[in-house]
Amino acid sequence: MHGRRGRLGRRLPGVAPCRVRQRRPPRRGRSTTERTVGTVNTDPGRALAAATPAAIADALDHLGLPGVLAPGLRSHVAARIAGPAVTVVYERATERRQPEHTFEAVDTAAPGSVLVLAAGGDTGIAFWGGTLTAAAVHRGLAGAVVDGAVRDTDEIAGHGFPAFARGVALRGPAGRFRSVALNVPVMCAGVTVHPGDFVVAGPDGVLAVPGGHADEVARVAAEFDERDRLLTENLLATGSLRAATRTVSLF
Ligand SMILES: O=C([O-])CC(=O)C(=O)O
Ligand SMILES: [Mg+2]
Repeated sequence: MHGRRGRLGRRLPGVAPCRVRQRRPPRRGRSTTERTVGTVNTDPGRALAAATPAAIADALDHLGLPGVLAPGLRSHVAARIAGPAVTVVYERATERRQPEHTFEAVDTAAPGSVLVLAAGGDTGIAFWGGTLTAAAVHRGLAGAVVDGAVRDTDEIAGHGFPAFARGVALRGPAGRFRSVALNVPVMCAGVTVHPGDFVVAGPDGVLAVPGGHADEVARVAAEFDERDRLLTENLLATGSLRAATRTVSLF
């Protein structure tokens, strides 16, 4: 029989019962130019930052939790970020008003936070750019997730700041959008993100772990990463994917 029970007593698919190792599994699909950015001060935060995003996504699925944002959010900087969400909501407007909520978010967020700008997915408008990036870097923020576009990508890349967005655009929000709220639950790329939810983003995509579930998601994600490590070990030992998956299945 395949599968063993996690500490929660739920059965994890594909994990053999007797082969749990203490050694940390290698990170899956991680390029040498990637790095993890962010100040992760909590135990579940550290554990989530150590897990692969794919394993966290599998853990969310396994636990029946939402959290994986719609695909297509990309950063020009090859980095993985992990940190608590600080959220800002935008809505359409015609007046030219500065996004005060975003300014306050940048000025007051704890170092290591991830800004989440919920702008409804408009890829024609850049809600983030080089100036905001300079301020965010100065404040030690881990990165930004923008449900819209960014501009000044050369400046953003020059700062090495991971800003995950749906696209790149030249037009700014002045006279088109305004910020309306800071640190409220937001809808971002199809997922409700609460302030403080733990955001993990990298080349594969973006996810936000619902706050109260960080511990269990981190625990299950670690087990999925361990399963992958065992599967690779079996594969190298047997030389056959079918033989390897007799004791540890892929899912
Ligand atoms: O104008 C904006 O909203 C964004 C921008 O270009 C910057 O931060 O440099
Ligand atoms: Mg600019």
